[in-house]
Amino acid sequence: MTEVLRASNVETMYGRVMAIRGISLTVKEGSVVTVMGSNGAGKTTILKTISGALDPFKGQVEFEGRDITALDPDVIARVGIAHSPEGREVFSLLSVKDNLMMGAYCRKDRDEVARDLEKVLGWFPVLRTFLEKQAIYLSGGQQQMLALGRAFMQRPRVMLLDEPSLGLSPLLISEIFQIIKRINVEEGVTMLLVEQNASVALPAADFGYVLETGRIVMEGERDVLMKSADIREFYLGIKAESARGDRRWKARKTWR
Ligand SMILES: Nc1ncnc2c1ncn2[C@@H]1O[C@H](COP(=O)(O)OP(=O)(O)OP(=O)(O)O)[C@@H](O)[C@H]1O
Repeated sequence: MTEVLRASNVETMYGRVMAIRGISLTVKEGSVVTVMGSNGAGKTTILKTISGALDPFKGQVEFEGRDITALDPDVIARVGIAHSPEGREVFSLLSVKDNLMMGAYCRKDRDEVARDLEKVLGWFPVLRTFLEKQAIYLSGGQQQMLALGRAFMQRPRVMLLDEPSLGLSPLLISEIFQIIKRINVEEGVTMLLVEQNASVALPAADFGYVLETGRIVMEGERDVLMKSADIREFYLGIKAESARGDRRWKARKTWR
């Protein structure tokens, strides 16, 4: 698999606060890569730095071998990267249909756009019932579907997904992750998915990174990470039987 996205030694600051510190990651074409980390670890900052919403203080972002570091967000969108933001960030006063069409604003292939709209409404039938209604009337889960659908309408090569599971019920999370996997497999869209919820993100991914206070502290293929005792205990919540007894978890972490 060829590499489609690469971040090398990226550091991004908010004023004097360094939110991510020397982040390097690669995403292979056709894969789903997840960055897992707790609240405030820097997940959103990584995605915003890739999509051009934030300029890094240091480091480089490459898309298909082209340096896209600190280009304007609309240029990065046009090269083929779509950002589905956290908190859904839909245009609440626009209709559901207009929100979806905003995703396709720089496309000229009208017939394909119409077909893609049908595809999105097929994946998320509930959106069809609200098509002409303002997005403000959607529930959190429906807004998340709309944000994903809007990102797909851009017909990107890579989708950046910011916590699609946030605030959703287990049933909705499972529905949304099934669609994410379909977009990946059936539409060939590469995914970079950041999540606090490792138990949904890791099984859906091919490769994972663990982020702690702005640094990557662990990385590996999904199956390797799923077997890691630390990942199982601290991210997947599966408690291992320990002959050493209940020592404090920080003392037993092995990824630092
Ligand atoms: N606009 C901002 N100004 C100052 N500091 C910020 C700003 N946005 C984020 N930060 C800080 O940068 C760090 C990383 O934040 P970021 O939002 O990337 O984390 P996250 O892993 O996405 O967290 P969450 O899961 O809560 O969204 C945090 O310490 C946060 O407080």
